[in-house]
Amino acid sequence: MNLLELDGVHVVHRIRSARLFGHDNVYALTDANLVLNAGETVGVVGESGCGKSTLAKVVVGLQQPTEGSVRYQGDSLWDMTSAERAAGFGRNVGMIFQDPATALNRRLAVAKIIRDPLDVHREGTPAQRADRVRELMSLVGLPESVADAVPGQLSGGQRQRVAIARALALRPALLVADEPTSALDVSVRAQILNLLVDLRDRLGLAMVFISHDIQTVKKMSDRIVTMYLGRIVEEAPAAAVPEAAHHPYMRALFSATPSLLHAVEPIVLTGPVPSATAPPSGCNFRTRCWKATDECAAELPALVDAGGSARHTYRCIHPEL
Ligand SMILES: Nc1ncnc2c1ncn2[C@@H]1O[C@H](COP(=O)(O)OP(=O)(O)OP(=O)(O)O)[C@@H](O)[C@H]1O
Repeated sequence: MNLLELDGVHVVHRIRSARLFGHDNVYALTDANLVLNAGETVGVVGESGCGKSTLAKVVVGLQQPTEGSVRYQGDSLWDMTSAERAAGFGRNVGMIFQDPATALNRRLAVAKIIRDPLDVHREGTPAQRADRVRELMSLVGLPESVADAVPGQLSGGQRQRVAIARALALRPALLVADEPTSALDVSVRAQILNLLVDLRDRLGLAMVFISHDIQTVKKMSDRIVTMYLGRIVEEAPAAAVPEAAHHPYMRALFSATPSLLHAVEPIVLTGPVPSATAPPSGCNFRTRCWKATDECAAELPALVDAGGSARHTYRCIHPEL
């Protein structure tokens, strides 16, 4: 059984219109399908505003889909009561946010922050919780001396270690990391990434890893999901990209990564990303695609299975081959 399965998930936000009256729909996530197995890492890439964080929030149950289903170990998340969701699913997923400075309560001591999920879920006795906090601090490389410090007294890297310890407190099976290093100094990014990889491998975690850093996503992931304007346009085995990426957008995104330049011809995208309130018809990338034809505007390209043993699908009628 799959650990997690998203089936036809849409998230639409209703916002006040820039016009004098009325509302607009923001199509943050459109028809997302995703399968995650135990121990597997799926990387998510795409430009700012393409729906990566929305996808992450759906995966951890922080965002209810407008349409579609999210199943955890076969059970539909949004058919459960909120208490069932918190007790069953809630303890099995952990999330790490981009900026630990805002994700952690500034007034609480480190030990209390890490213990909080254990308190909420009434895990063990107070002594057992204190032991678990010490264990978690050691797991993420935090010295015991910072147990009584508040986040403001820590470095950015240490704060992210606190966030990781808190996310792991309930021994989740799945960790979602949304740009976990982009708010950190370049000098500590590698340390935090290495820690995440080490913990993932040691604890056998499944992971959804979101980053603008394509080279890192390629290194960390089994599969890579590329998003454009709320849609997953391609899902490919990490080892096969960029060479075997079929969707022009995925090719373009990867071709802009200097360390991968030898692998594909550089492609420069022109024109603005259309608004998420009025995505283009058919293939929503067509307004920036150098291969677009009238056909691309007519209807959404069908999902194509690229073949091979690993899961590899894309939506394009003029794929790069
Ligand atoms: N609560 C909300 N209300 C209205 N619109 C929203 C809301 N949350 C997200 N959006 C919109 O949905 C779209 C997807 O946003 P999302 O944050 O998921 O993108 P992202 O790829 O994570 O971007 P970034 O890389 O900048 O974090 C964007 O157009 C965003 O403005």
